[in-house]
Amino acid sequence: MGLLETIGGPADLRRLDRSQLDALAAEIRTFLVRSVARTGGHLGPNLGVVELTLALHRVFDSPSDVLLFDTGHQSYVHKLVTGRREGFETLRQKGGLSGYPSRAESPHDVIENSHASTSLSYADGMAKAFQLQGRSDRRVVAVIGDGALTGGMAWEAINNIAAGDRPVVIVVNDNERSYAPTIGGLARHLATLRTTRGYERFLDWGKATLARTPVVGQPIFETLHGMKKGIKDIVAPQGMFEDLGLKYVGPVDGHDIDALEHALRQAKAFGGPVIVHAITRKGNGYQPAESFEADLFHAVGVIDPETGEPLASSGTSWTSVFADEMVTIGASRPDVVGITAAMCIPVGLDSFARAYPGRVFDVGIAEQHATTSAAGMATAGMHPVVAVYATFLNRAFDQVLLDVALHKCGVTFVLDRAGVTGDDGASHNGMWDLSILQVVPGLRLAAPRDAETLRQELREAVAVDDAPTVVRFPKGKVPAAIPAVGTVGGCDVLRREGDEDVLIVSVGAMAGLCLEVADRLTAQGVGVTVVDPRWVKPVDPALVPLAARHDLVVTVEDGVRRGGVGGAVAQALRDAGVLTPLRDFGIPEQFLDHGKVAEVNAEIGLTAQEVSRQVVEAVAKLSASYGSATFS
Ligand SMILES: Cc1ncc(C[n+]2csc(CCOP(=O)(O)OP(=O)(O)O)c2C)c(N)n1
Ligand SMILES: CC(=O)[C@@H](O)[C@H](O)COP(=O)(O)O
Ligand SMILES: [Mg+2]
Repeated sequence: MGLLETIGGPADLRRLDRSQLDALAAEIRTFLVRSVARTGGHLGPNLGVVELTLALHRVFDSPSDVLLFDTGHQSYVHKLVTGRREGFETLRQKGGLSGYPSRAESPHDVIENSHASTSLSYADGMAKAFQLQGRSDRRVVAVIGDGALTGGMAWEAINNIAAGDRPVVIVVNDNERSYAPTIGGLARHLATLRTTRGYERFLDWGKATLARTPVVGQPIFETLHGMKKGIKDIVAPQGMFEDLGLKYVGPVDGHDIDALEHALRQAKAFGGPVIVHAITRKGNGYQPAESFEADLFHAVGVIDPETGEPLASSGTSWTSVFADEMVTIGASRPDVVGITAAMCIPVGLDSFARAYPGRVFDVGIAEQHATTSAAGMATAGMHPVVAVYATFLNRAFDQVLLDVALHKCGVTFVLDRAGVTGDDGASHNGMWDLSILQVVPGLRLAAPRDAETLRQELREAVAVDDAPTVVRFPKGKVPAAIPAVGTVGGCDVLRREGDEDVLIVSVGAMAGLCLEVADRLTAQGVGVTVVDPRWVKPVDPALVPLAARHDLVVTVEDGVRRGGVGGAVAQALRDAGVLTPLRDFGIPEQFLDHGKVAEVNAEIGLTAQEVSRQVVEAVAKLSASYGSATFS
């Protein structure tokens, strides 16, 4: 039996000696590679926090002391040592362990939200609560990556934490990157701290060691000391964090458990707000990750554990179609630039960046800044394309509304991972954009159904220079082409069969499902028209008379029903006095647990079978209530 099998909880860690801890760390790395290779997940980030997590659980007493993991993608080791080694093979599987902390799984887990930069605000809030409750014995420890530290919320929190005297321990997990190397002044400052503070520690060592050999040692030490003084004067006399009022501990080798425990105990004993600066390496200990320069295996699918090679099927992704079309557009539109929030490759802007150096801006994990800086660029004559995952635009709603749309800025937002994304759980589903963006005056929203409509609608979007435009598409492989058989207004007609009984309004990637529903309906003698509006906001006026000619309107969207496209079409019909009944299908107003996309869609009834069943039921009710004149 290995050591990992003997760890039922953090207390078991505290009885291990250094050699056992090193052995345990090695076992955990082997376990993670084997398990995540089968399930997929955030292998690189978790390989980087093995020693850090062990040290945290030895120094602090979770769950009385609260351990918060920012973004939460690096919490696998935490799960392994808090009683979840057994069952870890169910990671990110439906009904199995979440890939992020989960309160339902363990009292050791707090932040379930996978959106970055939230942990320090939680920490500030919890520390204030503990102080009010007289629980000065409870420490709050937030582990935040250097990438997440580029998010604005983190600095709002630091400003508050530094203003108080509460025992908040901020552990900066500094591996110098998000997916790619972390950008900006903060990254530069962390690098300076790594250098000078590390240098200082070296000199302290030198003072102790060399001073014991005065004849040779002293002159060497004097030389080094002179160098240090020089360096110290060049860079900040003390770190930014200390200037803000936080005690700074570090930098500490994030893979040396003794050093980590020493630093964490210092921080714990301090009793006030303190930063521990841990230097780690993403992918540490697994050569395929360490050598995969693009993102050090930040997030992998199913891979060969020996080689790290992906075992998942190939095929053209929505992202790659976007990436290629951007390069085409960029050639004739020198005003078009790309903006990414630390996800240049995942969102498909890397090809554009290579083709047009200097025209892609990585702003860090800072979607709000991405949006308003895009408004600035548009105001100054550029056409920015802000490429983010759909769910991450949620946090920039105010910026879209009042920095972009209010000023009629020509900014294009490309939302990848729209709809159910599955593996990453509730906070990653791109299910809210179709609803929250409905209320943005002047904003135009397109939902392509295949590669060709993505290319067309992207070109149409970047041609708009007086309003925000949005193009949104799902995760994964783009479907085979879905040709139109005609057009009505701006809508593509995808199917027209039999009488005008049911009009199906298909939103974006729901086209395949809608055509399958049409097949099922026509097989039962129900006449069906399927249209794809392409641009779903504003509602295409041609839909109104078309709806008036049908006996039932059905809308299908991969977004939350409340306030979605279905609601907007229903409102347009009401406003026009068209009384055709409408049934809207979409994602329920719920947080959806992780699972494969098909499993989640089946669970929420977003399948051809379920939609058909409900439509046939509605048709039967209408026929019964209006007599057979309907649906003749
Ligand atoms: C608001 C938001 N934007 C983007 C992401 C996508 N994302 C997940 S992890 C990650 C990089 C995080 O870097 P860091 O905080 O340094 O953690 P590391 O992976 O290096 O441990 C990003 C950009 C996110 N989770 N949340
Ligand atoms: C944690 C995070 O936000 C990202 O790493 C996300 O998990 C990546 O999602 P994809 O795998 O869909 O690119
Ligand atoms: Mg990082």
